[in-house]
Amino acid sequence: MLLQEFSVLEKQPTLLSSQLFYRNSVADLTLNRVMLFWKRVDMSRRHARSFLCVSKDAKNTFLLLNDIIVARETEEGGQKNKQGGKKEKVPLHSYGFTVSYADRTKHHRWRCKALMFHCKDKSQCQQWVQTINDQLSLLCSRPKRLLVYINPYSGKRLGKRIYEQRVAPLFAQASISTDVIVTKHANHARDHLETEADVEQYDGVVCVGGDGMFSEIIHSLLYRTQRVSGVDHHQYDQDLVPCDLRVGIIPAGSTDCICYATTGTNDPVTSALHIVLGDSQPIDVSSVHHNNTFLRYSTSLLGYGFYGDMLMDSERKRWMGPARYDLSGVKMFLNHHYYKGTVSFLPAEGNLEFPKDKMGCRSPCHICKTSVNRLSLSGDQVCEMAKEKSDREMSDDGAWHVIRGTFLAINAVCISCACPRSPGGLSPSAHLADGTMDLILVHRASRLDFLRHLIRHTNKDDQFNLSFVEVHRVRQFRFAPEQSDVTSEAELSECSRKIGTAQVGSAPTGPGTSHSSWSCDGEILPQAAIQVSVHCQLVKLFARGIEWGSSSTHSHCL
Ligand SMILES: CCCCCCCCCCCCC/C=C/[C@@H](O)[C@H](CO)NC(=O)CCCCCCCCCCCCCCC
Ligand SMILES: Nc1ncnc2c1ncn2[C@@H]1O[C@H](COP(=O)(O)OP(=O)(O)OP(=O)(O)O)[C@@H](O)[C@H]1O
Ligand SMILES: [Ca+2]
Repeated sequence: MLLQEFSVLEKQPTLLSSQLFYRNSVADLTLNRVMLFWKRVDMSRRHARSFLCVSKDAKNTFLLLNDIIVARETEEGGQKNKQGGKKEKVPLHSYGFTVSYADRTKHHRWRCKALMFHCKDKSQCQQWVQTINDQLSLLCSRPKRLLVYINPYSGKRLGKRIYEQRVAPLFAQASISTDVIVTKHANHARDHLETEADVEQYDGVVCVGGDGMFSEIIHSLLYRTQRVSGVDHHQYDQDLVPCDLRVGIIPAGSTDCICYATTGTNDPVTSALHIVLGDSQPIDVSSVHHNNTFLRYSTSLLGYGFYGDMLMDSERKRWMGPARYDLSGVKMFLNHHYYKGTVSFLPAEGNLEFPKDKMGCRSPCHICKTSVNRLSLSGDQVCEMAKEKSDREMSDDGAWHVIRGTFLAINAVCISCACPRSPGGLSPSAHLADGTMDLILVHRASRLDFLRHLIRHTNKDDQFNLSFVEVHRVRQFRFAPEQSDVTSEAELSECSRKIGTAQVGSAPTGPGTSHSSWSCDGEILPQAAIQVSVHCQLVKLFARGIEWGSSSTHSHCL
């Protein structure tokens, strides 16, 4: 925070101010509506001097209220206690309180820290605790009641332990009540959420697991939301209703890309703190149709060819945990299958940034914010835009692009899909909430070239800067595998304009056949011919997007 910003915030009306003990010194502690801040008092009493910019010990001279978790009376207030390994002198006053807060550490990780203040008497201590907590209770975005689903078999099967040891204590500290369900089988969470859970009583749903578990949860929430709103999701091109309930992800899976791409890390404590602080990050979701039948939603990877085959092969190796992806990945790499088909897509229009621009989505993201504004247009404006959109789609010059080719992989991502294996992800510049997806077409190439492409996902080199790779920012796309009943280019273009027209049926798919299969967030789709449309900000997460700086520390000093 800049000194000027601090000066503005400092001038907010004071709610409480006292002289207290902090780290063996007398300090003036002040609470206003946005922050808690303190200044050391010069004991010569000639003047009160701020530590700001002067003391080596100048850290933590203020805390933003948004970052405070809770204030509590300290049980052993005034007794000897250790802080940073050093014994504090026994303070004059034997009452104290602790302020717990979320602190940014390296690599986008957050940790829970605490500061201790000592008071002159119990009533002063109680007044401070009460006033701070009263202010915190005004932060209405913070959840009070959560429904938690734990997949005990995700990733390395550590979900239950991670939740109990690292997350539940933080929820308890923040007085969040929870109903916890440890799933017994696949789709347990989906069915429970759809049929049994009284979702109205919760402020959010938390899933402890990986991308597959998150997908289960959002499917139920989105089904429910469309049903309640009378929207038929089978109709392709139907505007879907965003889901109100936020979802928290405690990463315990094999890939955890939704968590990583929305928080910058796959750290359970960081995710728990984003939930406790009530952060909110919308994300785009695509809907996948076959003819006029809805198949699934996708938030991470919709992949045909390499990733589809890899996913299908890896399902049989689930017992291996996350290593199954490496084994199946190497196998599919050596198989080197490519598939013929036709991809048609509707490019994202306007002044949107493009997938090769190297301008990642960083919080607060102005590109995603512009999309929010578009969502909040008036009814007339929306109608006008819808008309323009349909005119554009049906225009003779053809807004749709058609590419017929032989592909090693076709990948569509609504978000970057950054994950520990690939810190930039499949499309490093993809935006979380701009209403577009990036369509990556990897054309037939030698194994060596494909390996170069894959390796670039793991370092800073540009995986798109290769002659056989193209990437487009799109709003819709469709794919028809080779044995399509559509025969001529003319028919293809015609068909591509009329999304939802008849497609080929479901032929056998997967490695060794002429069709691959689509992996949709880890689920294999039965059909190869699909139509896909992206929906802007359909789901909200307890997250805040990736902030600038890879190793920022939360500076409380000026
Ligand atoms: C040479 C190293 C290449 C590394 C390439 C890394 C690219 C990683 C991109 C990850 C994108 C994840 C998107 C998320 C998808 C989830 O909805 C889905 C379900 O959970 N997970 C996967 O599909 C699981 C995706 C897991 C991907 C792992 C791929 C491993 C490939 C290994 C190929 C090695 C060839 C080496 C030959 C000598
Ligand atoms: N108790 C259970 N037993 C078996 N499968 C389950 C259970 N609970 C959930 N599942 C299913 O397990 C699948 C995979 O779970 P999850 O995504 O949590 O882990 P993962 O596959 O290891 O991680 P990732 O998806 O990040 O690669 C989900 O699609 C979910 O439907
Ligand atoms: Ca997007």
